[in-house]
Amino acid sequence: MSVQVAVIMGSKSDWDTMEHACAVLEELGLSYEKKVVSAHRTPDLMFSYAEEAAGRGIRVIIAGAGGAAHLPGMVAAKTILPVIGVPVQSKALNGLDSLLSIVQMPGGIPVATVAIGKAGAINAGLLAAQIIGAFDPEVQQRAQLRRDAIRDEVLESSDSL
Ligand SMILES: Nc1c(C(=O)O)ncn1[C@@H]1O[C@H](COP(=O)(O)O)[C@@H](O)[C@H]1O
Repeated sequence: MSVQVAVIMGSKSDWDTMEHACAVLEELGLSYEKKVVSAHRTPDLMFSYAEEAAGRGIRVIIAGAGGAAHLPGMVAAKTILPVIGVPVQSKALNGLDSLLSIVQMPGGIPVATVAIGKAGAINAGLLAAQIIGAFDPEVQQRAQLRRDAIRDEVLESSDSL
């Protein structure tokens, strides 16, 4: 199966967060690749990666970065694929810097920004699955089953109060 989702991150140090997006993709049976790509440190790679992604058959890009988190927005500027931005929790400012760097895109170049950190990374994986699932009933069904399981867990937790 060709790669459906690209999970990229500004540094290997983002992996503790981004692994949660990958875990969801695995759980839902989506093929993905993971890679360190940085708008700041490897700008030429970032440009070529973003430019070539659609032609390689990738459907969605999940991009995580922390601090001056320009990676998601710059990748979005160079591809027509949907880009989901994950703000990695930074040490100095707890990820507020990452969030604001990713979420405030200028009109015309969207990045779907999720919450800071692990919960955001999980939602990024789910959102990627739901985007692909809109055109793939099997993926949609798996995403629905996962959601049903969450609902059941909440109902059980309420019963056991
Ligand atoms: N925000 C970016 C970009 C980018 O936006 O291109 N490249 C690296 N970084 C971020 O720098 C932080 C510290 O990186 P190091 O741990 O490597 O010093 C990471 O959270 C990374 O995402």
